[in-house]
Amino acid sequence: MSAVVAVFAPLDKPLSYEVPAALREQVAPGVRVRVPLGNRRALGVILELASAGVEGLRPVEEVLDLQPLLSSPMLAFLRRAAAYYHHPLGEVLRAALPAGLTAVKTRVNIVTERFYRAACAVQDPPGARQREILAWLRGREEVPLSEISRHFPAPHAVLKRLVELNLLSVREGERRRDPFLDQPVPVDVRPVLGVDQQQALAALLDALAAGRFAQFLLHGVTGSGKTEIYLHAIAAVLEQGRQALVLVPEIALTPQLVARFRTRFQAACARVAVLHSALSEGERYDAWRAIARGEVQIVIGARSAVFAPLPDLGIVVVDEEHESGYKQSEGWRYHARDLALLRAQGSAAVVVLGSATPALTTFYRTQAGDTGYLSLDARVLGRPLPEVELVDLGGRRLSGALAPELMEALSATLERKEQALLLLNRRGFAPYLLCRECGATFRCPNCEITLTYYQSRRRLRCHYCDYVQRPPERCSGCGGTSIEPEGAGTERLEEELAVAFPVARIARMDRDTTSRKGAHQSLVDGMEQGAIDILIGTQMVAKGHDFPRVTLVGVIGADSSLNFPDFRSAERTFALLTQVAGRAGRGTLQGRVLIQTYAPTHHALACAARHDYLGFYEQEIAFRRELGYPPFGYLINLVLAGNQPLQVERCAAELAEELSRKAGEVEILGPAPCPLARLRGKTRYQILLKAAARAPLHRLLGVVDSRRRKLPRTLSLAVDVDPLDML
Ligand SMILES: Nc1ncnc2c1ncn2[C@@H]1O[C@H](COP(=O)(O)OP(=O)(O)OP(=O)(O)O)[C@@H](O)[C@H]1O
Ligand SMILES: [Zn+2]
Repeated sequence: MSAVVAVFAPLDKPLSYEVPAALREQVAPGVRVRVPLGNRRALGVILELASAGVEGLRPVEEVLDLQPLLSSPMLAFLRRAAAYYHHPLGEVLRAALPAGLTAVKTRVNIVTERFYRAACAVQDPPGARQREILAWLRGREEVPLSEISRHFPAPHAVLKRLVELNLLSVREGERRRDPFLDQPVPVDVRPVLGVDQQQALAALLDALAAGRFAQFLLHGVTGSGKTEIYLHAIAAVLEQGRQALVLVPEIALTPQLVARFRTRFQAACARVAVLHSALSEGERYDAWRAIARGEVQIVIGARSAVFAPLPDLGIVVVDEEHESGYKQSEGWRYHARDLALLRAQGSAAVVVLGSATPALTTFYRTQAGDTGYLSLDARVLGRPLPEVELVDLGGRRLSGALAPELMEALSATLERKEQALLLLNRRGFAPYLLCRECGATFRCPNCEITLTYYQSRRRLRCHYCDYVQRPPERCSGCGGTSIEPEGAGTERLEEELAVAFPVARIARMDRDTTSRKGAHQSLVDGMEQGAIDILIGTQMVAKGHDFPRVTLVGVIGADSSLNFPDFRSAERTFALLTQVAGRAGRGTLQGRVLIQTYAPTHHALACAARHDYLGFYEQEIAFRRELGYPPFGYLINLVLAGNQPLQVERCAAELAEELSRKAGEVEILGPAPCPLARLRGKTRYQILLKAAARAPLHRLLGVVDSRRRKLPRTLSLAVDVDPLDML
């Protein structure tokens, strides 16, 4: 008997091993095995078994699972995913499984503790203290003993009794650090759905009742109540006894959404698992097993949650489907939205892609009829969209970062005791230091990029590799001493505003102020409780927040993202502006948006100001059609990187030449240095493959696969199928 094994290693194909007689009862597709690989040991997953023996195979050494870890639909899904992305299957499986299951070493010891959860029973226990503790637990998810003891001294006897009465369940588990668990659950408001919400929901319910794969775009303007539709559709899925998967671009930035799900489904006793990066290896493993056993009804998580092993997946929601956070940027460069579609096909599930600014490629599919189109074109309760004004900076010199119009609007907002959000998509004090005498800037020694200046800590820092240095006293080029910060980042803006509005309570939200645990949450709380008047931030402030008292949104430097060397820069700018504008006037108060720009006539700005997605789409799609960019063509980007610049350049040239000889209908652009030609000390070259159909591209990648084996060890070659950014 032999087994075909996908080994967790960068190999082009699965390997065959002999199954010794002693292990025959234990092997099955989907179980992990330990096998020899060269002169070491590796783990892998059995894909297939064959009864006929083959001469000369090395033996499987150990079988590690009693039952298959990956069901056959999951295995089929991952095989299709590996083929689509031209990524080694073993590496794909490694990415899909929790880390503790793919390393040869066994996992570390974990501190455990008891967890209590109120059972679904309605009767009350006899004792007053029993009732008190039970009532408290009923308003929460699973709570660890340490937490209960903080609120109720010496609760052990009472807890024990409640467990005996079957009013509580208890389990021994690893100590949780789930930041979402400690949060008090908000009150569940269940608004009556508006007419267009009902229509959209009805289409989803029909598709769910049919029990077949179907995909929908839920295109709803900001504040139109998309989340409410997800909640209703998921309730229907749970009633069918199936499970739901909810993908969000970044879980740490989504506390409000998670809280809404928890509250809504608590009454139904549905278990909601949140997969986030703060989970330890052990916690992730426990969550994974519970999901695989069907004990969890709803999984919420960022892109890697697309691999959560829900056994009977009924619906996948991809919220903010246009977000680039769904694309993995290193290693296996998958896109979670696209994988969600692939996965749903195999599980006869319904996919809902939600956005106020759908990706152009997604919207195009609705026009072609491949994707159902559900639209919510007004805000809930007939609330108006905010008024957007473009502040043309052309030919003007500002004394600070803010134009007088925006300053005035800010003070009016403060006077009315309302809140303002300001977007400046750049952190730090200034994007660079400039020598006034010779014009030199200070660059990272490892990357092709200027160092960001932080005034508060007197440091220069690289945002790509985290290189840090003190700001120089003199210019290394000319010896001059007038070195000054150029341009503004959020830190500088905060300082400027503190001077202009000394009594206002100003806070800043960016990667620097939210890296500490709980910091993002406390900014959200501050906004909700009215403890902050002006919130300044990078694109983080544009994402998903629902702060009803925000009536002014200001955008500073809206054009910077237009200048990126990327055909998607207009699409990104339009989405960012529309999303941030959508944070204004979500409550009962009318909102206003001011956008400072040097390019007021650019369609990304003009259309965002009119809330005109269709207008933007039509202009942009014409441009894509002309140049053969997605959705009219398909791209694969090859990135070669290495420490020796000449070697990288030569290998890139050789590869491009070999590809050109076999190109057929595929257009080959490059090789050229990447826009970030040096990153973390490595020189980078790219070759872009472009074609009107996918098949010839995939055929041509055969060349890359065989070439990859011959590359010198000092070089890496990344294959990026459907690249999103090509920096
Ligand atoms: N039919 C309704 N009637 C009243 N309020 C509603 C209704 N539907 C949703 N809401 C409320 O409106 C607010 C905005 O809804 P929601 O967050 O779902 O919008 P969204 O479309 O997801 O917004 P965005 O894309 O801007 O984040 C929420 O506070 C929600 O509770
Ligand atoms: Zn760097």
